[in-house]
Order: sequence, then C-alpha cells, then structure tokens
Amino acid sequence: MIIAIDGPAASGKGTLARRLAAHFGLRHLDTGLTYRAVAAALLANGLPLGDEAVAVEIARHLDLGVMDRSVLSAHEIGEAASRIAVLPGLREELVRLQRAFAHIPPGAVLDGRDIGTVVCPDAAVKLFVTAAAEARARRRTDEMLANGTEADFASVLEDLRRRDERDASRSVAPMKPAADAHLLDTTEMDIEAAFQAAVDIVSAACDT
Ligand SMILES: Nc1ncnc2c1ncn2[C@@H]1O[C@H](COP(=O)(O)OP(=O)(O)O)[C@@H](O)[C@H]1O
Ligand SMILES: Nc1ccn([C@@H]2O[C@H](COP(=O)(O)OP(=O)(O)O)[C@@H](O)[C@H]2O)c(=O)n1
Repeated sequence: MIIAIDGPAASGKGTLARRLAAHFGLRHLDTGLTYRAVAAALLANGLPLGDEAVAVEIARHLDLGVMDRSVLSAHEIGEAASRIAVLPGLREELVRLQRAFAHIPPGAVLDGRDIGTVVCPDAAVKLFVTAAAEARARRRTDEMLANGTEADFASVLEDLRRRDERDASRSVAPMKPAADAHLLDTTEMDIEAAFQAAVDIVSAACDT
C-alpha cells in the first residue's frame, strides 16, 4: 500500500507520515530531504543552484539511507531546496528514486509536494495537509528554538510564505492537492488529533 501526503512547509506532513508508517507497518520517505540533500551538496561546494547538470549528477549518487533531517533542516538549505526544485531534469531523477522506494513491498508513506499528483498518482490514499500560515510559522519557529537555532516568528512566516508561493507557482510539478486527495486542515488540531484524523481517513479509504 502507498500513502501519499502533500502539503505546504511545516504543515505537519512529515510528523503524520512517520506516525502513519509506524501504525500501518509501512516504510517512510521524506521526499523533501532528497531536494535538501542535493541543495546541501551544491551549497557545500560553492556550486551555482541553477546548474541542472551538476544537480542531476549529485542526485544520481544520492543514498536515501544516509539523509539526516537534523543535518539538512537548516533554514538556508530549505530555501535552496525550493530554488533547485524548479529544475525539471533534477525532479525527473529524484522522482525515479522516490518511485522505486515506494514500490518496494509492503509499500510506503511518502511526504512532499507532488506525491499524489506526480510521484505516486496510483497511491491507495492521498492526503493534502494544510494549516494557516501563522500556525505553521509558529510550529517551525518553536521547532527551531527547541533545536537551539535562532528564530524570529515574523521572518519565519515571511520565508514560509515565499517558499510556498514558489512551490505552488512553478511550472513543473507545482504543489497542489491531487483531485482525489483528502484535505486535512490541522490549524486547530494538536499532533495527536491530526494523527487520529489521518488514521480515520486512511482506514475509511482502505475499507471501501
Ligand atoms: N498538529 C500539530 N500541532 C502542533 N505542532 C505540530 C503539528 N504537527 C506537527 N507539528 C510540529 O510542527 C513542526 C513541523 O512539523 P513537520 O511534520 O516537520 O512538518 P512538515 O513535514 O510539513 O514540514 C514540528 O516541530 C512538529 O512537531
Ligand atoms: N516532493 C517534493 C518535496 C520537496 N520539494 C521541495 O523541497 C523543499 C523542501 O521541502 P521540505 O518538505 O523538506 O520542506 P518543509 O516542509 O519540511 O519545510 C520544498 O520547499 C520544495 O521546494 C519538492 O519540490 N517536492
């Protein structure tokens, strides 16, 4: 079984994807990390973010098993990831890796921006997780402060809005709900409530 979870930055899709994977005995892939890993390699080597051939070459050697969110969570890496995510050739290469991961039995939960629309349009269940921009910025700010990173709510909010706008308006695989996605707005839900709502959606979809 494949569960596709998409949504804007800091909506809680990764938290839900991890918990759903544990609950249903599936593997989990945070596809945002694949874009972040390529962006981090470009930044670390002082390479231009617009060089598609280099980005594709880095993607070809990507090892999904060694991507570490604690290393890749840096704010500037997220920003750079969203800039390189407009490159069609890079997306093609990463989508190939993501699909291969998804189709290994017994299946997987993938979270990102284009899972339900492009990577796994055949997923058994699709969720599009949203929350008000202010709620998402609050969550991301609290997360950064808890990790010992400096964070200012107003600039986190501005950055999230800019990144969402870029992700939603790019011509290749823009962030958008699949036509058959279930929308889950978690603005007024804590993590537990959002998880229960997601389990209910998945269970209902699998019963039909
Ligand atoms: N429903 C929720 N209520 C409050 N905080 C949440 C909720 N869902 C996730 N979080 C917290 O918000 C932050 C971002 O969540 P995350 O799952 O990483 O989002 P995404 O994968 O969409 O970027 C994390 O610190 C997480 O613990
Ligand atoms: N399936 C995906 C996943 C991420 N991305 C890009 O990668 C960036 C970082 O994704 P992420 O999921 O790690 O970001 P957060 O929501 O965790 O902040 C996004 O802003 C997108 O530009 C994408 O284009 N497609």
